[in-house]
Amino acid sequence: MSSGSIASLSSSSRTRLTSIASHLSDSRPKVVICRNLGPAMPLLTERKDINIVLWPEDRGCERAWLLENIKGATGVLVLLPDRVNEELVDAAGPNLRVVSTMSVGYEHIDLPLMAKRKIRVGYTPDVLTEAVADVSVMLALMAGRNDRSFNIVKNGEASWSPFMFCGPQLSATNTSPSRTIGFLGFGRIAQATLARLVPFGITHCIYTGSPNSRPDTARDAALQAKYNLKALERVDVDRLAQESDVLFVLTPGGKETYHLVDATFLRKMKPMSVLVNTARGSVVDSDALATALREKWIWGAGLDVVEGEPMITSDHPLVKEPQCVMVPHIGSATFQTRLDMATRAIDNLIGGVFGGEMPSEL
Ligand SMILES: O=CC(=O)O
Repeated sequence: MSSGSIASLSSSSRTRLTSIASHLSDSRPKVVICRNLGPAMPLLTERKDINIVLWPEDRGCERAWLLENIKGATGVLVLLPDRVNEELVDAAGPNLRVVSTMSVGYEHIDLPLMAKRKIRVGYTPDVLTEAVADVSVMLALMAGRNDRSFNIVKNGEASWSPFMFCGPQLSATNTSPSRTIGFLGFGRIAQATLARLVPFGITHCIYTGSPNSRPDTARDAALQAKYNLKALERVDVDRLAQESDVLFVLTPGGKETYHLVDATFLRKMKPMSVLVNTARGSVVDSDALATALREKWIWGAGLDVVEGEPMITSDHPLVKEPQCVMVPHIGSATFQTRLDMATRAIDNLIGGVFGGEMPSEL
């Protein structure tokens, strides 16, 4: 095409053509980054050996943009909303060697497909364990009060009476013995949450493990001794529902755990119990939870995640429940943790692109 005919094109077509031309002439591996990673970006932009294509806006990456720009890429760095499936992998073509997600969860990635196509997958475990455990405890404490009490001062409507906004107590005292803490899923974040609860006088803990995992009696004995627990027991889902005073949902999302906490489960819980979800919205049936709160099957809920997030509107059944505390998926939202996650995701990406070591490979 002559320069005259290029000049006659619209400016968006010119930009696109220029970008296509520069990619064609660039022999460096192309990497697509689905979100600006802020202070971690120099780890990418200061490298001379990669050709970076970055989603230019500060909002979730549009699918159409991703499908167009992933063509010929060697690596892609994604976030939870970016589905990595056959459509994406086909759009990328045969060069794709690595998918790196800036998350510990990976249910948005079709792992069997990745294995079939020999595409390596990186994720970010460990670095967010402590931050998410912090928020798990925060939500357990908040859900034991009343969501309305958290805004009333700023709304200029504060009032007080002896039993107003009261709820069940987390700490053990002389008059209130240890409550039983339950974990649906007993991985790194659950264990870090348990560690934080020991100073609250918690001595009884039950949990369910993944059906495919074997009981780890040596680990449990070590934890029981370390935290001076009277009980630490792996139980079935029914017992977990029936016996937990505070139940933490800390299991991965995906088909196997979809709506594990449903109406049947919630019906079995104690009326003064509290449910905390800092894992995945899909594990808890939102409608059933709203009914459980409304009909007082359980006392309260603290949610960092909810089905359908982030598009939760003010008419959502859980938003309307005064015993439901909701925060917008901020479990890992500390500067340090998010920087560590972004750094790990970049290191995984670069390792995979150049066929080297990936610090956290699935
Ligand atoms: O939810 C957060 C994550 O998976 O990192």
